[in-house]
Amino acid sequence: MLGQIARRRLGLLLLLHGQQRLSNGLNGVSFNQLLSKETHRHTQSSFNTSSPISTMSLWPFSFQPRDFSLPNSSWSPEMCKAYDHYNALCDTDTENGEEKKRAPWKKLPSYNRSIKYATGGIHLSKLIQAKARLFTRNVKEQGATFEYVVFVNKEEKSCVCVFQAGRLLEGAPGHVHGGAIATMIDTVTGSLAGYLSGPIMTANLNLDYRNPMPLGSVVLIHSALDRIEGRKTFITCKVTSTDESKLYTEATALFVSISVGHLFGSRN
Ligand SMILES: CCCCCCCC/C=C\CCCCCCCC(=O)SCCNC(=O)CCNC(=O)[C@H](O)C(C)(C)COP(=O)(O)OP(=O)(O)OC[C@H]1O[C@@H](n2cnc3c(N)ncnc32)[C@H](O)[C@@H]1OP(=O)(O)O
Repeated sequence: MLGQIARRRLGLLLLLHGQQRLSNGLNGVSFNQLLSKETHRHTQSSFNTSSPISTMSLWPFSFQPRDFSLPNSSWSPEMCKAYDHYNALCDTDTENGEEKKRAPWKKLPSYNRSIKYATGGIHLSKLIQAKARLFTRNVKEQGATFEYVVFVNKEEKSCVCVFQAGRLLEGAPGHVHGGAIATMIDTVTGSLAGYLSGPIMTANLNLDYRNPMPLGSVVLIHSALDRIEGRKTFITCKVTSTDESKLYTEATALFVSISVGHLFGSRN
């Protein structure tokens, strides 16, 4: 079971890195070798952005990409406090009687494009477009748009995103645009669905906006697995204030598992 979860997680990490080599073969590197390298790399501190040289020979990326979900000077005290709260729950060995247990929380890294850092492969070369950028990470000015970090709880099959909405996300005067909120909900629920089910695309997203969200707000986006039915992964979502007293938005989302070929026009 844990192995299965770890492999699913690796599937998402490969997607997050835009790594499509599972379908192409891994250039002689076994899946388990890759898994152990990846597991090792992501058990390092969230603040440690350097990667051991020994992992780089097998890791198919040219260098360590920047993780955009680490604290920066635009983060408000409220954002930092929420980050610190969830970060403290990550990856610490907790004493449980005589046994040591790994914490169920994990911070997901976040990059500004899908595949820049991958090298080689026919499919990859088709996908590598110099100007492509991930929508939520495409503005250079820190704090102007989407500042966020996602923490996954693998045991509860849920995640929490801490999101600070920047000044360029205005919709109604002084408030966050509904499309920006939808973007974040798609991103967070999609991250969880991908973590649990591997390669997916959004098929359906339903939103209820309950209260206007002031620009500059820091909110929590809580997502949880509802159910998996065959290729369909159903996720529920709630956006609240950091003290959870105010409900901003509720959502449900359906993600459908796809083959990598789906992104290249084939429907197998
Ligand atoms: C690999 C990409 C993952 C992204 C990660 C990259 C890394 C980035 C890093 C960080 C971000 C983190 C995450 C971001 C997440 C955001 C993801 C998006 O926003 S994706 C863009 C918007 N979505 C589309 O453009 C889909 C367009 N639609 C399609 O391609 C197809 O319609 C698709 C794949 C959804 C389904 O097509 P079929 O041919 O494969 O499968 P059929 O047979 O139609 O459906 C399968 C089942 O699903 C149900 N279904 C399909 N669509 C439905 C719908 N709209 N409502 C209800 N049911 C639906 C069907 O009834 C069927 O159910 P029955 O198996 O018969 O029970």
